[in-house]
Amino acid sequence: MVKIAPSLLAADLLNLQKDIEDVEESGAHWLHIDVMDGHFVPNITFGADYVKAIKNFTSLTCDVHLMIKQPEKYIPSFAQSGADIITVHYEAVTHLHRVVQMIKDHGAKAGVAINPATNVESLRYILEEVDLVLVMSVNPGFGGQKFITNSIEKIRHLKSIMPDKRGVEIQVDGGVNGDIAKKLIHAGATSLVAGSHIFNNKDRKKAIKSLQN
Ligand SMILES: O=C(CO)[C@@H](O)[C@H](O)COP(=O)(O)O
Ligand SMILES: [Fe+2]
Repeated sequence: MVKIAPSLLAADLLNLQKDIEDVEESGAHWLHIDVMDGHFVPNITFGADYVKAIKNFTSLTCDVHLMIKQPEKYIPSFAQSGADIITVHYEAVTHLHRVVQMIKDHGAKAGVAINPATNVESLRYILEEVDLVLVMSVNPGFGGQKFITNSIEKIRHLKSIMPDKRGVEIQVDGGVNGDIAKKLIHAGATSLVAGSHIFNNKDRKKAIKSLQN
């Protein structure tokens, strides 16, 4: 079954604990934590302490999406804070193979994300090493943006070059709602990130369910 990862970027900062409990009880599988540095993307969000506080509180998998330059500087602290999955951007890294090994050496699962204009073929020679590929379906930096339609074709393409039997997660992030989810799952997505669709909806259970059907 597809794993639903609510993006805490859209949660109520002043009621974070309540929002996390709510999505946990509503059937979410992972918590998606967007880390932004104001350099790789034009926005600044949370650091490793935020992950630590959440990890102490929840039993859900902490899925940390690093939208930062030189992520290798911060991988040890995010891993020590309890990040279960650490995803770095292909566009933010020079030695991707080395950085992926570093994440795994620190005991986390390794993910690689690509921006909307990056070809999935760029990942062909790292697919044997990663646990997750994240296809961004908006330009990273903000929640609440419109889904970029050709991401569906990218998922299909990615699935076609995925090594057999490795069970690499194919994750999509940005502008995902119920109608789009169906197409993404059909194309091969195994994990869906959703911020606005879940947190802007009073009935989180219904919102999460609508992504799974
Ligand atoms: O990484 C990002 C944005 O850069 C995402 O995780 C967004 O936070 C998803 O939010 P919605 O598009 O679902 O509102
Ligand atoms: Fe994200």
